[in-house]
Amino acid sequence: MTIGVPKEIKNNENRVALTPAGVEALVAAGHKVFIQKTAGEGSGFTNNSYEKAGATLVDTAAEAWSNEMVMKVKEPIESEFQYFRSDLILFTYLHLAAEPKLTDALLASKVTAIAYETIQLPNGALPLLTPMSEVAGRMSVQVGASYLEKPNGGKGVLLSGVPGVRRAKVTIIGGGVAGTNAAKIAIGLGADVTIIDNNLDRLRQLDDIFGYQISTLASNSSNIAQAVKNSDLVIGAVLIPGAKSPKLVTEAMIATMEPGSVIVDIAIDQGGMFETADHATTHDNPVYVKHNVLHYSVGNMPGAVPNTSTIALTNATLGYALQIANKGYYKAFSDNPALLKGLNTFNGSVAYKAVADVYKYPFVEPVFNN
Ligand SMILES: NC(=O)C1=CN([C@@H]2O[C@H](COP(=O)(O)OP(=O)(O)OC[C@H]3O[C@@H](n4cnc5c(N)ncnc54)[C@H](O)[C@@H]3O)[C@@H](O)[C@H]2O)C=CC1
Ligand SMILES: CC(=O)C(=O)O
Repeated sequence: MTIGVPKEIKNNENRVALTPAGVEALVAAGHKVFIQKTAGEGSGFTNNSYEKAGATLVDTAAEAWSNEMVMKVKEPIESEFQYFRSDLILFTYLHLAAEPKLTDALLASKVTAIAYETIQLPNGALPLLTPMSEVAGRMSVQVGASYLEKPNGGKGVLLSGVPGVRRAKVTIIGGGVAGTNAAKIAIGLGADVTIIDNNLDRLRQLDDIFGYQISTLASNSSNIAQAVKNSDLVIGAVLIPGAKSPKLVTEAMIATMEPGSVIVDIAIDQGGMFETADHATTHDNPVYVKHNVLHYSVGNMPGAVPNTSTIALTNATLGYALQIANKGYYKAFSDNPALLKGLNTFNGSVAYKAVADVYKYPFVEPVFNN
């Protein structure tokens, strides 16, 4: 199979879909990989390192997009829709529940679009979302701590406090991968951490992992309202796979927070879970203020640490890319139900139920028999 890797063009997106090591594995399996020149530079990978790994460098995005499968990091933006075609396999993050124009463009051009974030193992794990949720979860506390500083607009609170002065209160809503990684860092920095989740078994696991270093609360609007009101930093990390995030934190709740408090809406890529965080921001201009509360809602947080993120992403995607390239998508889907869960659009139809439900489009269940 021929595989193209265009340079990412979203604001401050410095990740790339394959490391040179990933290229080497695909080339060793007999595939041809075409990397757009400088695509890896932001992540610390030179053109030369890709050539050494066996890739062919191409000058333009159009050349990278002209291959049988295109691997990307971020969901395509409008200027990339021109490259869609019916015989294209697109393998990337898509977040279609929050991307109506992209959904329509993929359907109109009949692209076989496989979303990293909805590939799902039988135990419910999302193996291609996990590494970026680990990164975003860890980053959320770093950025939250930074925006709590007075020169950055915050209330001037140090997460750990000092002897004689209270620690900052950090509430994490959604105790999955991103939430757990946020908790690790927040605990490490000495904050007073509460995790809210609607899955009581998950809260039991978190209690076993962190013991008395955290408080846990069942997710309901009364607990969320109380915790939000008393928090210095609130991190949103809820997910219902493929679906739009539920707006669990209302504007009225945000209005009860002290001025200079901070929210970090990690879940913004699925539409966001704070009523007041109504749009994704960029690394150029990551924060805005509503009700005197700083809102950080960057949709590609891992793009700020591209070296770490690109390696972590390729670690997770490569095995699936090899399955698609070695077998062709039909056999790869029929052999691996986890990969099939990643299929979001196929032959002009929505192939993922939660996405079809958002837009009230017909859901056509994909069937690939051996
Ligand atoms: N902004 C960014 O750059 C990035 C965003 N993300 C996003 O972060 C979000 C979280 O991802 P993961 O941690 O991997 O998901 P996950 O599936 O591991 O965890 C989600 C958690 O939310 C909980 N949950 C669901 N409904 C809830 C409710 N009503 N109340 C409380 N908890 C509820 C689930 O029980 C689960 O524990 C996703 O939207 C993901 O796309 C991930 C990486 C980067
Ligand atoms: C998960 C995702 O969309 C990202 O890492 O940017």
